[in-house]
Amino acid sequence: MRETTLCFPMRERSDDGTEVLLIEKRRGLGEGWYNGPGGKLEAGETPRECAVRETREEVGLEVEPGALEKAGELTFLLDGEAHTFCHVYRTRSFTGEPTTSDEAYPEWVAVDDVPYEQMWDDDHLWLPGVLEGKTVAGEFRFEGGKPLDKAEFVGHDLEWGVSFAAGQK
Ligand SMILES: Nc1ncnc2c1[nH]c(=O)n2[C@H]1C[C@H](O)[C@@H](COP(=O)(O)OP(=O)(O)OP(=O)(O)O)O1
Repeated sequence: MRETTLCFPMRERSDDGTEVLLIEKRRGLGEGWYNGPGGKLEAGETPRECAVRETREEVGLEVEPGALEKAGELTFLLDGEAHTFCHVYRTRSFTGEPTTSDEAYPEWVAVDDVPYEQMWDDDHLWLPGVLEGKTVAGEFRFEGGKPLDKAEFVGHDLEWGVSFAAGQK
């Protein structure tokens, strides 16, 4: 099973609204869809280190590992088998300005205007709560064979208010 991360940088707008930094993926799994910066863990890397690296590589923001707030653990199943385990983080503490990379076009989006119709089919089930500050553990079932982003989303289970202990991955 692949171990991956997603990171959602957030900021307050001057008019009191909140924005989240999304990427439009330019290649790989979920190409053409919006998501947070993220990707697969490299050898010897912790999930936090992966989230920091992927955020730097994909959008050019610098985040301290300790500034990442663990918000979710998501398991994606394909045809009954675990395919991807994803650690989800949010943060309001980062430096730099988002820049386009080979992998991603970054875009600040109002949390009320997240384009769920241009995202993975499961995202509208868990991302709104994560952007509200909740924690979640979820299992999402896909069927139809590889690749995962061409398979059909068929079911899910969610548990909110999960405790991710301080210092945990
Ligand atoms: N179903 C669903 N909803 C939301 N997000 C995701 C999924 N499935 C997923 O795989 N993901 C996330 C998890 C990861 O952050 C990305 C895909 O990562 P990865 O396959 O590593 O992306 P690539 O761009 O191909 O590879 P890297 O080189 O960036 O590691 O989507």
